[in-house]
Amino acid sequence: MTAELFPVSTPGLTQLPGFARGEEEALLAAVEAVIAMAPWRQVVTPGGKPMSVHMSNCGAAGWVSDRRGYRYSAVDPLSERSWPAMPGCFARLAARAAAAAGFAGFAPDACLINLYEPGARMALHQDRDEVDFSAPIVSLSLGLPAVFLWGGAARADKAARIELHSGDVVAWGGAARLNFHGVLPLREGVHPLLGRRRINLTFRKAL
Ligand SMILES: O=C(O)CCC(=O)C(=O)O
Ligand SMILES: [Fe+2]
Repeated sequence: MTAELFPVSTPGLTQLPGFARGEEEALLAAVEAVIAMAPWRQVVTPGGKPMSVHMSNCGAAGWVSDRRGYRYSAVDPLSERSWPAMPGCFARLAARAAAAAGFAGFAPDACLINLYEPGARMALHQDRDEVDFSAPIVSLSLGLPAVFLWGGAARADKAARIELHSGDVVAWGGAARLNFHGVLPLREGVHPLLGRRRINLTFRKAL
């Protein structure tokens, strides 16, 4: 299968299929270096339910969730130290992808790293814990394919199903910045580089 290296649009969402293909090994090595400092953890929702996705962060701010709510924190609650710095290859990729999607000058200060194993999912939600919604969200997929749900401004709006493969990037912003989105339960499979895993990097301007 060949990559389609041009943007595809679903209303409000820019898809950049294969945008990071060829960089997956370097990106994965950078993920592993972050995880060595800020290990995967399973957070609980404010309601007390553990999320099926395991998470970590890098950058000036990291997204955290616990009984007190969802928020960004400059420190990793596990280590009580700053999150690992954002690797240069992450920041460069995010800025290049944002520019390709029409959002020039994107400088993310937060990268949420999500780990999905078969069965893990992310329910429909909005990314709304950031201070400023003028910056886009840039989201990179590595490893096993997943079905991304791209909804609308209201939770009940019908969501499009978009299959995301390793190296694909999607970005949204502007009028679609607060659109609902999610990920269906990951199907069983084995990826040549990541094995039974999907890793998603979500780049944001949080502060
Ligand atoms: O894993 C994905 O593709 C989406 C992740 C996401 O929406 C989030 O972390 O807020
Ligand atoms: Fe999200």
